[in-house]
Amino acid sequence: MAEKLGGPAREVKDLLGRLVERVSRGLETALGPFEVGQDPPEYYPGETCCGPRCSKVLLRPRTTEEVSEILRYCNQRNLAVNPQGGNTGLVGGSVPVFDEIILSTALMNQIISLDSISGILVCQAGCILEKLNQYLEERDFIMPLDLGAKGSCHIGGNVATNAGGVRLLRYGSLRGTVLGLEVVLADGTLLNCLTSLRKDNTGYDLKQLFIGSEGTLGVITAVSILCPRKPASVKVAFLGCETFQQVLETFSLCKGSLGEILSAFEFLDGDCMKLVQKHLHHTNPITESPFYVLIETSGSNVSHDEDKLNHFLEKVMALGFVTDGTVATDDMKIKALWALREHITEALTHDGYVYKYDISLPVEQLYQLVVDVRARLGMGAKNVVGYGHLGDGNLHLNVTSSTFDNSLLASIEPFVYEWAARHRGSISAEHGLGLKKKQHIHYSKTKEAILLMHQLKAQLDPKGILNPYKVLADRSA
Ligand SMILES: O=C(O)CC[C@@H](O)C(=O)O
Ligand SMILES: [Zn+2]
Repeated sequence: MAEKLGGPAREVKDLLGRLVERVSRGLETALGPFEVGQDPPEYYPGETCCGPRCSKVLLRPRTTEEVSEILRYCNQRNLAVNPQGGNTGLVGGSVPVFDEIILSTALMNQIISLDSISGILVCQAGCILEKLNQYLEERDFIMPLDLGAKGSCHIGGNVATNAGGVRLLRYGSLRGTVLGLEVVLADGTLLNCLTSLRKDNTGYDLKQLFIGSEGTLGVITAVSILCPRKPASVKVAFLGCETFQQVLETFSLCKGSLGEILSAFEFLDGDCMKLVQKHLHHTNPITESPFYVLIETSGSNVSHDEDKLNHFLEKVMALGFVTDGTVATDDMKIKALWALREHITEALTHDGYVYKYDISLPVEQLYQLVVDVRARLGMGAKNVVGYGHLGDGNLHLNVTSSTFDNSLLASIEPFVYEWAARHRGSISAEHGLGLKKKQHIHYSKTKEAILLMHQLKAQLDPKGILNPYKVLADRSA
């Protein structure tokens, strides 16, 4: 760990003095107090954290060279740096803990190239996911990932956190679709691994180190990513099931019947639906049910896809797995159905204080955790809900209470983590560890694996200036 972390006033002044001279070259600085532009995710009250408003310096470079210069400067002076994309993370990885210098990718938003044959897109790290998708759609491609925060999250942040989202079932994780990365290391060294090749077995695949490392090993400045063709036909079915077992049967049948055109299989429980109805005034398009599934198909032939979907729907209805349902083929209705699923996070924030868990589990056990937590908390919680990417075995378990309650938290944790570990799950499926979950890493990784992670961190960032206090717990702790 660095001798001195954070931004002591004199050092910060030096840095600013130097950087302000360079504003004409496009390097932007801002002096605190400043608005981050968006409320950061909440911390548990009482946590050792003063929040983002303690940072006095926000740097918004436009080029990789500027990022390199900033990191070289900060590394020489032991100044801690908090890399930040769209600031949409849910585990506190993108917000400073003390007075770290915020290094934002907001102005690094240029598309570098798109190969119209292979679909390989190369762009700077600060490009907003939704804007990339719009750019691609105009050229008959789409991004291989999609998530609720698409309107503000940055592709660099997506890669740094290995974000999953709702298309992972079809297009796989960023570990497969990211073909190359440009990264600036803690000491300012530029690591150019920005290749655009599907196959490259020359030595270690270094980019994988940075995917999912949450800005602790280097700052991602550019990304090369393989983008699928825009599907000619997209359909969404929104179905109701009486039991979770029926959700599983529907999933199994769906995989067999829809095959290669299946592009998403999401689920939400009845309480999620009630929350989006109550807080966001969305309308439930089907009969009230204990469970709902959202199935998306994406293919290249409208009538072929329609036949497959209709055949599947006839079967699930006939077998009694599904009690009611609706199908959307036009954009507006598709968006409205997706909103029911994508707006759950927002609805929960209106319900009170939210305790959030992002768990990977063998799919058959996915909902049992919600049942057990609900039984354990009883009246102590306002709502205990389960939803998520069922097709990926990823449950989002969220608990609400009107205000933060320490004794409720103590009933949830470590129970949830122990439960996940006992059932061979992961305590963080797609959100990362950030600040909030780092002390629980041992539930999902062995001590040898954690030791190697510390060794890699020490090798790549010996002074510990990059996103300190995140991902790995202090070794003395
Ligand atoms: O808020 C959450 O817990 C989940 C957010 C996101 O990953 C989602 O799938 O909607
Ligand atoms: Zn999710």
